Amino acid sequence: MTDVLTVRDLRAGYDGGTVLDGVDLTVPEGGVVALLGRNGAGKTTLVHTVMGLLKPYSGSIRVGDRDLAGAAPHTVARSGVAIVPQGRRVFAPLTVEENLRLAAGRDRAGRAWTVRRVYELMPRLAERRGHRGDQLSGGEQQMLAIGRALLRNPRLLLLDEPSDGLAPAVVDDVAVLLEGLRGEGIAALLVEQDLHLAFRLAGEVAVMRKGQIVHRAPTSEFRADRARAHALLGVG
Ligand SMILES: Nc1ncnc2c1ncn2[C@@H]1O[C@H](COP(=O)(O)OP(=O)(O)OP(=O)(O)O)[C@@H](O)[C@H]1O
Repeated sequence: MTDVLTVRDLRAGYDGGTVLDGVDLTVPEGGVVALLGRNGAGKTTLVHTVMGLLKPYSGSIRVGDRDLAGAAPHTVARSGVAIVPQGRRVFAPLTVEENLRLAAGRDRAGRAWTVRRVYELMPRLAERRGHRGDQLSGGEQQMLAIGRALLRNPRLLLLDEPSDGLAPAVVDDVAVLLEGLRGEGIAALLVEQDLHLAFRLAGEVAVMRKGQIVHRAPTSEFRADRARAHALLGVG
């Protein structure tokens, strides 16, 4: 299978300090890889570096056949990468409809995702189309953030802790939504502390520690190896 994302020997950090210390990671076309690791391991830093929000010191980031290390976020976006940021970051003063229209730009013919299709996938958003971003529940904001990302028609989604701050029943709604995207051919790199959610959605697991990927396994294998999960993540 070909890889949509190939990261090689990536080094990055803040103000000359090192956070990513030689990251090697691939995400297969259409596959979901869960990026696990303790707080401070560098997961968000990796996602931001792939998106072009942080310039790497060295290394390569390939999306398809384009090398995007150091490219600006709009260039990365145009190559088919979309981010659902931690904390959701929807535009609070704008309505659901305005948030979606802004992300869609001009609906061009032949695009897989349109505002209408996002509403079909998430009827709750359609009901709330006139509500402002800050009038939505946490789960609705998360759905809006996912809808905005889909409107970029991505081949790779970067999801940074989609369960963060959501009640368990709402996490389940988000899981059902993301499961519904299987078969759309969208690959995902999923940063997630909620192991149940990560295991449910991802075919493979990659574990980050001190700025490096220290373990990679199919989800079924990782789940079965509780001793290793405990050693790597501090959970049972
Ligand atoms: N904007 C920033 N400026 C300086 N240092 C930062 C910045 N963002 C993160 N760091 C530092 O980089 C390291 C990695 O943080 P990062 O957020 O990437 O980890 P993480 O694995 O995503 O953790 P978490 O699960 O807590 O979000 C931490 O030591 C953090 O303090």
